[in-house]
Amino acid sequence: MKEGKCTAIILAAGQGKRMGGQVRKQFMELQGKPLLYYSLHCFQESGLIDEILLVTGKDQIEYCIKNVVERYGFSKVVKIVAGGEQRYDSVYEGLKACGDSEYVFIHDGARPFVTEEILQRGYEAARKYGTGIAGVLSKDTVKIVDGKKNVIETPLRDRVWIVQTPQIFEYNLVRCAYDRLQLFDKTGITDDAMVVEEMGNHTVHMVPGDYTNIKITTPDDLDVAAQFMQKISG
Ligand SMILES: Nc1ccn([C@@H]2O[C@H](COP(=O)(O)OP(=O)(O)OP(=O)(O)O)[C@@H](O)[C@H]2O)c(=O)n1
Ligand SMILES: C[C@](O)(CO)[C@H](O)COP(=O)(O)O
Repeated sequence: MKEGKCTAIILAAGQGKRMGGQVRKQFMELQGKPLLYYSLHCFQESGLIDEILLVTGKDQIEYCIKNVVERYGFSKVVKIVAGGEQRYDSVYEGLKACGDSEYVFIHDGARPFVTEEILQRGYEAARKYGTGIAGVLSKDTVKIVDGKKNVIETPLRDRVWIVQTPQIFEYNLVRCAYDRLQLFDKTGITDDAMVVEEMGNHTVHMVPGDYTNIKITTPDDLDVAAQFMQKISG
């Protein structure tokens, strides 16, 4: 059962430095549609989501309106805001643009294979625990090394999760965490859960994501994505 206004913040303000190329990766074509289309489509279709805030580069706002939002009829996109230098800056811009949301679903526009099931699991956890972040158990053994690449720890694999998005939070909790972050050193912050963890007074809860919910980061991820697409469309 759905309760409370749910806002999705979809991040598409990155520069795609690791991908390279002329076109930013969120606008690159996958089976004839921009990469960003796929995550927006999932959130647009979800009965959980009331509205979508799209965060993109200030120079890409017009492009997004015309070539993504209007072109594909994403009627839940209520605002498009300019992001910042780093991912956490873009998230903060999105959070500041939220009105009276009770839950926020923060998602990388570069993860096209997000599913309704993942949204449901994250939302249920967020209602119960205040947080629900998607992830998958590591299939590989993970080693923690020091600056000289000497292994200093091998965590038990059944405790090691590879973290994805969406990451879903009670709005007030994550907003408070991000307001606080502005006063501290942001070095090394790579996801939203970390910002909440840093507050030290709230446990972050993990929910199963999906091994296909990959982030398109480097050119080889585009090949994997094309294979997933073929599998999905039969
Ligand atoms: N300043 C930033 C940086 C990233 N992102 C978004 O955050 C998601 C995950 O980031 P990542 O894969 O690192 O994307 P880029 O920052 O574009 O990639 P790179 O680090 O290779 O430049 C992407 O959807 C990206 O558009 C963002 O909105 N604002
Ligand atoms: C938030 C994230 O997608 C979780 O895996 C990831 O940390 C983003 O990292 P990036 O440095 O922006 O690729």
